[in-house]
Amino acid sequence: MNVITVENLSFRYRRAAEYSLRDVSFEARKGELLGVIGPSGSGKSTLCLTLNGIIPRSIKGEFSGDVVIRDPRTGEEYNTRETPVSRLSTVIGLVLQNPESQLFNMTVEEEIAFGLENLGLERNEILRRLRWVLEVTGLRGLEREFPPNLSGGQQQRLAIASVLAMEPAVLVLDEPTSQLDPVGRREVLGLISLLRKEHGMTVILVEHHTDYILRFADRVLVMDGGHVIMEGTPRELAEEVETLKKLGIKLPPSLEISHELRKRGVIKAPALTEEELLSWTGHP
Ligand SMILES: Nc1ncnc2c1ncn2[C@@H]1O[C@H](COP(=O)(O)OP(=O)(O)OP(=O)(O)O)[C@@H](O)[C@H]1O
Repeated sequence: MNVITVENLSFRYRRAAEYSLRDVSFEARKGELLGVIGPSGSGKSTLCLTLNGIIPRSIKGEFSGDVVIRDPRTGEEYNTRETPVSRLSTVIGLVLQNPESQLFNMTVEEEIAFGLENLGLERNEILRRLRWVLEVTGLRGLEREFPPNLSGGQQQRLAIASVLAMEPAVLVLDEPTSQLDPVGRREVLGLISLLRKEHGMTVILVEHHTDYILRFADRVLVMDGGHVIMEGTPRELAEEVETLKKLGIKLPPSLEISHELRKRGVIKAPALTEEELLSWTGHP
């Protein structure tokens, strides 16, 4: 079942000379991890903003095409053009690059409860959701902390917790680890894997670090100049190393090395992970 259907989507920001998205079409299926990669300025963040309706509902411009979100739990469909962002946020949640830009309450608990109070939920339901997201994001015990005092990884997990509290079926994350150190990065990517595996969430992940995408994504969109120029499984993408490198996309060393070894006839296929590379070169 498709939870996201994007058809012939084009968007130009007000006063911008060029279109930031050009005739983009793709689908995301229930439970899938769809990776989005591409050089800086290729339209990845703009695409994220169209998925939960911020574009065109709050950020205006020249918008054409359709973005339809289907709630897999009810089967209901929402065209982002006609649906308020507050309604969409209970189906599709957006997490941005910089956690600080999403955190503005005095405590972790208040940060998570904020959106829930705005939904007009009963106290018991707010407490139930609060307990659940604190547990799943590993933030239990930090309820009374002042968010700016948390580590980068904890802050980003808190930003994810506030979005998860709305109980969306789809999570869109726009470079959620780009501001984090390696420990924070591992924490956040670990949480994303958990949300998919144990909670069946559909995840759209924009990520500069292609190692995670190539290892875990079901499918990947490659963007350039506002277009989706390639779409495929990590395995299919691994056949396009030259094109990806020309775009300036940083690939994991295992893929680059295996690509070179393959050109020299040492191995037959590109390796997506270090483990694959080691086993294919006879070093398990
Ligand atoms: N608010 C805005 N107003 C006008 N143009 C914008 C705005 N935001 C982005 N753009 C332009 O839209 C294009 C796509 O930008 P976008 O931020 O979506 O790319 P990106 O792939 O996410 O880049 P990055 O990896 O650097 O975050 C760029 O040319 C950018 O300058």
